Amino acid sequence: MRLIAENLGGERGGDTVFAGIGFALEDGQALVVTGPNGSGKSTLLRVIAGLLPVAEGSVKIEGGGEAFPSIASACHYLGHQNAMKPALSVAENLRFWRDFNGDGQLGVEEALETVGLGGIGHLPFGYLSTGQRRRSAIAKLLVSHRPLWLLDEPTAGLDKASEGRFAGLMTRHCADGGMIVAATHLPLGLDGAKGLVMGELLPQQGTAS
Ligand SMILES: Nc1ncnc2c1ncn2[C@@H]1O[C@H](COP(=O)(O)OP(=O)(O)OP(=O)(O)O)[C@@H](O)[C@H]1O
Repeated sequence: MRLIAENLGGERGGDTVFAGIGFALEDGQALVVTGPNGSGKSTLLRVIAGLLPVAEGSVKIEGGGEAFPSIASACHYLGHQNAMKPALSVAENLRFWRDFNGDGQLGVEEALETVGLGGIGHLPFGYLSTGQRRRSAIAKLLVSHRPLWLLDEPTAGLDKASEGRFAGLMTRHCADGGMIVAATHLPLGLDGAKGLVMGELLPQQGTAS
């Protein structure tokens, strides 16, 4: 499977945020997207996920077969918001996402143990600390199998041990043939990842619409 972006452009509020982005990821590869605040990292991830329209160029999956014919069907999108209901328990949230996205390698309890949250599945998500919320959102990646992980500042709010644990999960995902596009201000511990630096278009913002 390949994720291919060609001459990709994205807009926000009618203004060009980025343009001319090109990359190709193969099975097992990761792309780390960096750049200053406002340079368009989150916009790029949302365009790839299909949550925002492509302004120019293209981004597509090739070789996904019947199981993953499109990026939407092939990806997990982990945004700044954790996309979990505060009033539902952590386990109920994860069961919802597993039912919505399909089964994965791990059950809900196993996934929670893998992110260091074993035994707290019964608690309302809204009771959790910031780092615990992020870790339970990361567990969503494990309860359903999606080959492409789109991660927006995935380690924001995590302690050192959790950062290390998540680096191991990302490395294993790639070793199993998965792909990752991650926007970050922090080192992610993804050895051998490709890099993309956003921001060159900042001075031109607003001139393209
Ligand atoms: N809904 C919106 N309408 C108009 N402009 C927006 C909207 N959302 C974001 N923007 C603008 O788009 C630009 C890119 O924002 P984006 O969130 O993609 O940047 P980022 O690189 O992810 O930043 P950060 O490092 O702060 O997370 C910014 O100038 C931002 O103000």
